[in-house]
Amino acid sequence: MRLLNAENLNLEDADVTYYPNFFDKTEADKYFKNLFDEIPWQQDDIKVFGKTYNQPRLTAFFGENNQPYSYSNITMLPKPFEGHILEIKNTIEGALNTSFTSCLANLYRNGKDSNGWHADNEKELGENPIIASITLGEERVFHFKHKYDKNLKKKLVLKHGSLLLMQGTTQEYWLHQIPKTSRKISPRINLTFRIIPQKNRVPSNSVLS
Ligand SMILES: O=C(O)CCC(=O)C(=O)O
Ligand SMILES: [Fe+2]
Repeated sequence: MRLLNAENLNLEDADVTYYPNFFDKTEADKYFKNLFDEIPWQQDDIKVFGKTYNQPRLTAFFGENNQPYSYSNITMLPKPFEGHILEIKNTIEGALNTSFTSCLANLYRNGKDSNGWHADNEKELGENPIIASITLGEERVFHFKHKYDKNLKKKLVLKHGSLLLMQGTTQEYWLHQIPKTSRKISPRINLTFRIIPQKNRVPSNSVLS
């Protein structure tokens, strides 16, 4: 049911599938309202060419292990999964038959909030990372562009309750962004579930000397 109406974006050098109806309206409304109030949203700074700015959105980071997550000079320590975010994690894991360790949550307060061109290719995520990205609240346009072939790009509107699944070589060959918009719009919550393997775990077949 949740994976109904799946759309494979058929991007070259990538594996991206969009599930518009992952959560029905009742579920999505409930999760938006509760997460908006419950998550301790934080304002981080970003440094661009030595100057410091407020990041143009609020964020929070959840993790199953104590592995911090670093990107753009920001290191985030995980909060535990509980309540609604845990419920969502369990639902996604059941539907995709995949276990996630971490979730980076973004709150786009209005059209001035955005997320610039990037790939989620931090080394903590390993090769060919799988990223399951949920939209709650206001729809926003999501852009893809190929890193090497300027002719390859794609736009799609991410709907309330939808899931965008990026895997395979998507992060190696493509960038994505949420651009600003001058439309007068309401807030949007985005949840990106990721797998960050625990460091320093001794493999079971290793020989300790
Ligand atoms: O808000 C979105 O849909 C994208 C978020 C994103 O790309 C990220 O957090 O890495
Ligand atoms: Fe991203």
